[in-house]
Amino acid sequence: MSDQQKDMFQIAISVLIVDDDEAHAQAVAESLRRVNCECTIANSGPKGAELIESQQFDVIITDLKMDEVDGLAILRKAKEELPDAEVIVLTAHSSIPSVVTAMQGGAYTYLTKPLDIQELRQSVDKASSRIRLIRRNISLAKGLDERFGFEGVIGNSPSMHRVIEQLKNLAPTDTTVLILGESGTGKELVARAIHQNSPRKSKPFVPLNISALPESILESELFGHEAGAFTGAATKRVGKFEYANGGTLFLDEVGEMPAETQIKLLRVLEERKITRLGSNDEKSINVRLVAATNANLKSEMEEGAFRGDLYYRLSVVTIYLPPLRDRREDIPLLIDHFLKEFCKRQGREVEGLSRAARQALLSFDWPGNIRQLRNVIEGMLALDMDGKLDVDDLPTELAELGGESPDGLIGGSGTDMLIGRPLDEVEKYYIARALELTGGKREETAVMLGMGERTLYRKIKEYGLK
Ligand SMILES: Nc1ncnc2c1ncn2[C@@H]1O[C@H](COP(=O)(O)OP(=O)(O)OP(=O)(O)O)[C@@H](O)[C@H]1O
Repeated sequence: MSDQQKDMFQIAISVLIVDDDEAHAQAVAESLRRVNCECTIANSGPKGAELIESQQFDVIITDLKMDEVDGLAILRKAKEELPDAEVIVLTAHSSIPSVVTAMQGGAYTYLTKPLDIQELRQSVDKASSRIRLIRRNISLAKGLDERFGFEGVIGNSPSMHRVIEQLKNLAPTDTTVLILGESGTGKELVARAIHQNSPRKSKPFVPLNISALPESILESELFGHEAGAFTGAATKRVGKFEYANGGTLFLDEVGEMPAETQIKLLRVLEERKITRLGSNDEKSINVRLVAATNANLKSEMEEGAFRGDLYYRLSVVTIYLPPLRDRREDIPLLIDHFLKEFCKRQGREVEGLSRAARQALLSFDWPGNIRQLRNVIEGMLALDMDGKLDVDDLPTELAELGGESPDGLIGGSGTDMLIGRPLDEVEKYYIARALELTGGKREETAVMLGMGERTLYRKIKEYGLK
């Protein structure tokens, strides 16, 4: 059996067999069931047409010559109702004109009776290869998401597991969500993932960054305006709330919203109606709001800079995205994710990262969070000449962290004080420092230091470290 045929065992294919010769249909079904096909039999044309209307099939095998509804009618029906399915026609003679008509009508291939079982299996195998590929990709992507993330939100740290759990529960609802986190921690990515997993996903996701807009333009961006509503408003404009109707509006940097606009936004959220600037007509809107901020909105509210009533409306559910330095376990996963992304985009292949470069990426503090890590990986690939990403491809502030001195110690400022000290003191210093950086996570510390976990454990005990 060919590799392709073995593949049929892994991803089941649903096949409809339309044939008024009952014994023949059974024989076809039996030989395909042995290669993991799920077979349904229709012993007449009308029954076949009815099944095509009501069920999903990947491949349809139909006899050409049948009373009432013949094979050509089944082919037409299949092309209308199940355009992704492939149709194989069976005929007693390959030369008859209806075979030509069937091929012109979009049949995948034809087989002559009596059937050769190998040929039948091969034809079904080929006809279903596209659909199996799509399924395999979907299940791979799903598997990856389930293990390490949710809709492109990658993370394997306990804090990201909590975030992903939260996302899975709240995405399908209509709840307003407030996402908190430093710049570059993935707030917009998370907002998109919420939208993508909600019943609104076929409607627009509309992002608006409040801080990027001067106060005078913000309200017209949000609510729209009529022609002549203010100087410069020559034509009418539809606002983001209207654009997002049926979908999700993502308001980034919501903490920057001026007080006047805050009142208007609150009213819209309460009444679910908007009025374009310069108009008296109210329009009903159905929008899910997701807001984000890197400010401490709660303390802004307590200080009176942000309205309390609006704060409580926005923060029905709050998601906190921790900075990358507090979830270093996610760094290796993110590195691999971005390497794959950029290699694919740039049509490149790289051997991977050297240990020293990886150590530098693991020890850096990432003030710009995941966006900065992503940019660094992109930059490293752009700089790289030899297909191996090493410290020479790192930006300067990181190269210092990865530069190995002759005795293998991590270089960088502050290390000179260790020169002349006994080696075990130096080792103790570095283990303590690495533990500090990882927040005491041993697995990650071991990776960072390039030593086995058991060795690390022994040394922690030996040096009396916590
Ligand atoms: N968990 C993650 N997994 C994969 N990619 C991520 C993750 N978090 C962020 N990113 C990527 O990092 C970049 C920055 O993310 P995003 O724009 O969502 O951050 P942000 O918090 O909205 O930033 P800002 O506050 O500056 O608007 C994007 O390219 C995003 O795809």
